[in-house]
Amino acid sequence: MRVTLAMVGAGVMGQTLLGGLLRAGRAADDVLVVDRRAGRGRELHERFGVRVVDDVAAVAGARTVLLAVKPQDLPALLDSLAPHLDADALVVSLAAGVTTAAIEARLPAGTSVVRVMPNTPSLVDEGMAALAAGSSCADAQLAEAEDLLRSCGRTVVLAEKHLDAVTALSGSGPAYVFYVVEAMVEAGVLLGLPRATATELVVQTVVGAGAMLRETGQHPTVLREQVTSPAGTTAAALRQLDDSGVRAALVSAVEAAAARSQQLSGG
Ligand SMILES: NC(=O)C1=CN([C@@H]2O[C@H](COP(=O)(O)OP(=O)(O)OC[C@H]3O[C@@H](n4cnc5c(N)ncnc54)[C@H](O)[C@@H]3O)[C@@H](O)[C@H]2O)C=CC1
Ligand SMILES: O=C(O)[C@@H]1CCC=N1
Repeated sequence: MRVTLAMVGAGVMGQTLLGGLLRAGRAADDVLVVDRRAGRGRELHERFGVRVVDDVAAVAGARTVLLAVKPQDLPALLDSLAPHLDADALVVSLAAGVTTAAIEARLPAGTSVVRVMPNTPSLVDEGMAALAAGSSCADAQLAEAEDLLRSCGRTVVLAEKHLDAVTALSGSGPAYVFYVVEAMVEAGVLLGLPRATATELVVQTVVGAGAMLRETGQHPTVLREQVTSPAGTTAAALRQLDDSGVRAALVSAVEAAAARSQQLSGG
């Protein structure tokens, strides 16, 4: 049976996007999932009602082919996919660091490719995805890819040279936030709060601060200053963060992620 969308790789990110697409109204029988892991098929079929196969040849006829495998697995996948792609198929890759040029080089000449960097908050329709078009991708196909990602969050279209920075900021970014949350919860426990209470306090603080940033549109410095009373508790905490070089560490962390994204493009 021909489908509009085929997804190859249904791990963390693939499943997240699949859920978003179905919540946004895409029919389950219009999506084909390919995953090589034994057992994954039944699990996804039971959860989402989609057809899951393990042979990539099944993508033949699909209008859009979404690739959600690890960057290291992409070259071999592209080689096995190439003979089965329709001439006018759109290939959308989520792989960190892998350029559209590297993808195009393994596919039939003229294949439309879009590179996307999504993130895991797509699970709750709060995703942030950046898209970059390959050399043969028409505007309408880029718009189609954007529609796909918009089903579970916001999108931005950028020049491809920015995608390593995007990967380091919004792609990996949720992990930095979770890391900070973990540390704050441990601090609360250290100060004697029950773990569940500490977790509730920190999670709502992060959600509230995020909502303030978005809804007020104010600069984070302004919002931080509103919390920081002269000679108060926040000033005491912020001095510790500065003394420990947390700001510089965050900049270095983002730089390291961008450098790793660039390395991955080497295959
Ligand atoms: N996890 C994240 O936060 C984000 C991940 N990404 C990108 O998304 C891609 C997928 O990442 P995850 O979902 O975290 O990985 P994952 O390891 O959870 O899932 C990959 C899936 O692909 C399947 N697979 C691998 N090769 C295959 C093949 N040849 N045919 C069929 N299935 C195959 C595996 O069985 C697995 O289920 C990566 O390229 C990553 O860079 C992008 C943004 C965020
Ligand atoms: O850690 C990674 O390589 C992937 C890409 C961005 C988020 N996760």
